[in-house]
Amino acid sequence: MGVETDIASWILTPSDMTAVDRDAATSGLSSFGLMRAAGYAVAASALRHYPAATRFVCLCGVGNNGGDAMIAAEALTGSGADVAVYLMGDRARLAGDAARAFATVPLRSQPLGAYVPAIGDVVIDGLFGAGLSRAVSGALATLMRAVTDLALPVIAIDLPSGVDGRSGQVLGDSFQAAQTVTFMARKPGHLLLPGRTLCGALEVVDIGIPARIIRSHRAPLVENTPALWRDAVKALDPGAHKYRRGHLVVFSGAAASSGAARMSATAGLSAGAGLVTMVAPTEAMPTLAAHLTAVMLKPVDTDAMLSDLIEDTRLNAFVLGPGFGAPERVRRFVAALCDRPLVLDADGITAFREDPQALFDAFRGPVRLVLTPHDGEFSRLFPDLAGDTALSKIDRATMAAARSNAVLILKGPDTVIAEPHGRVAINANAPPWLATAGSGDVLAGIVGAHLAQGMPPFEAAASAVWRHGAAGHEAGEGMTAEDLLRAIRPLPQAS
Ligand SMILES: NC(=O)C1=CN([C@@H]2O[C@H](COP(=O)(O)OP(=O)(O)OC[C@H]3O[C@@H](n4cnc5c(N)ncnc54)[C@H](OP(=O)(O)O)[C@@H]3O)[C@@H](O)[C@H]2O)[C@@H](O)CC1
Ligand SMILES: [K+]
Repeated sequence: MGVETDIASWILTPSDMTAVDRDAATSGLSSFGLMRAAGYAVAASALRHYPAATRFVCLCGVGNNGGDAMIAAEALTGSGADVAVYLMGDRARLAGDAARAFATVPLRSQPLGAYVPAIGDVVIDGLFGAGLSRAVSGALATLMRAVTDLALPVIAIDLPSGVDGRSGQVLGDSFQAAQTVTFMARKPGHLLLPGRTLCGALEVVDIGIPARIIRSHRAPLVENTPALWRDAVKALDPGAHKYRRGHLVVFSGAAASSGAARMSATAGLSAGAGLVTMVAPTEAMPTLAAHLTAVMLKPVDTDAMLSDLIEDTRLNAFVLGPGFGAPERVRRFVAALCDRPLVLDADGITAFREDPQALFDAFRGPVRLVLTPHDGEFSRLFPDLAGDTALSKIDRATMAAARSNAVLILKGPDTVIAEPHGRVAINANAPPWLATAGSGDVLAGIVGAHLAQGMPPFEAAASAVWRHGAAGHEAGEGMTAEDLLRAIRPLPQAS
């Protein structure tokens, strides 16, 4: 099954969703019918999760999110539940389907300011969804905090109000939902942080918009799941001789800082590279030899020695950066490697902070560079993108990938993987404890191993991030980077 048919992994931006709505309406679907389906789905979720609730409190904004909440109120009332409806703002501002919902549902509403949160309430949050356009402040922010302080369960419609569906950022203040019910497909804000956490458990409900309409509007944006890259895994030959499973080279810095590169090299072997060679200054050889067995060692002290080494075209992927230090040496080595598949991490990235363009210019043409920055490293190569608060993490990664002609792994608890031609994946399988010393070195080694085995750079990167997250779960809370190395498992194959 390819990505095209794997609707569960699709992600639509709020503006994609607006276009979907428009097409749904022009194709003859009733937009009010969609609202009714949405509202009933929310009510069903509320009853399923809180069958013993004393009172459902439906908070309605004046947009369609509020219309959904009013329909939910109707459905909950119909089930015999005790329901109260509060409307934010002037009823005269209601328009379109929201106005129709308020006109047809025979329930009285009170002004939002009259709501006093009480223990036993289950809050249905229909204040803002895709239409959030500015920061939440004032009395509304105070109300959100009161609901949070009482730990009242909140069921968010589409998004917790205050969470920006495009970026996952909180505008001003937001609810912390226990459940979020969204429609047809997830939005970036459901996966990017802090939105993902604020959503609680996410339900994606089919309200009847045909998949063909959604497909025609979706951006090349998916969750990073095996569906994205398992065809590339299938193309690998698991029975191949070690020389055909690729030869990865990992560069080490001086002996005293060689731990990081050793971690990458060992990860490279565990992740399936047929051979791994550690290249290091001669002075580091005794230290490396004492620590490594299956990894081969090669002393390289000068540019000439590097040139000799890389004449061997069987060396088909390189990792440079972990514990490397020596920025000037980084730049010379990268110049020598610029026509080879290269993972540039840590010190390898920082070495180009004065002149990132020199790096980008060296890697024009077919994509062969994978950059693995965390936010701090990202800001060294792309200070303007890092400083632009209007950009989402997806925007930043996509623009940086296009500028650098590299596959970008923008790391974090919500790692985003982007390639220069616009494909983007959001990763969501990383446990929080994966953020530990050495974890990034392991990831760089896994990416290198995948490149060495012949996977295209985007698939190599995305599958490595997923495999790293899966290893984190396998290793468990409290793990060290050494535990992570031992927990690397085979990639899932196509079924
Ligand atoms: N997609 C689908 O298929 C379907 C979508 N459906 C539903 O539609 C929802 C989108 O509806 P929507 O476009 O009407 O926007 P919505 O989120 O209700 O808010 C807009 C209002 O909020 C206001 N406002 C914004 N920020 C504010 C702030 N900080 N503080 C105060 N006010 C603020 C804003 O004011 P304005 O900026 O205009 O002054 C405007 O009045 C979507 O999330 C889903 O639930 C379903 O019906 C089923 C089908
Ligand atoms: K909401």
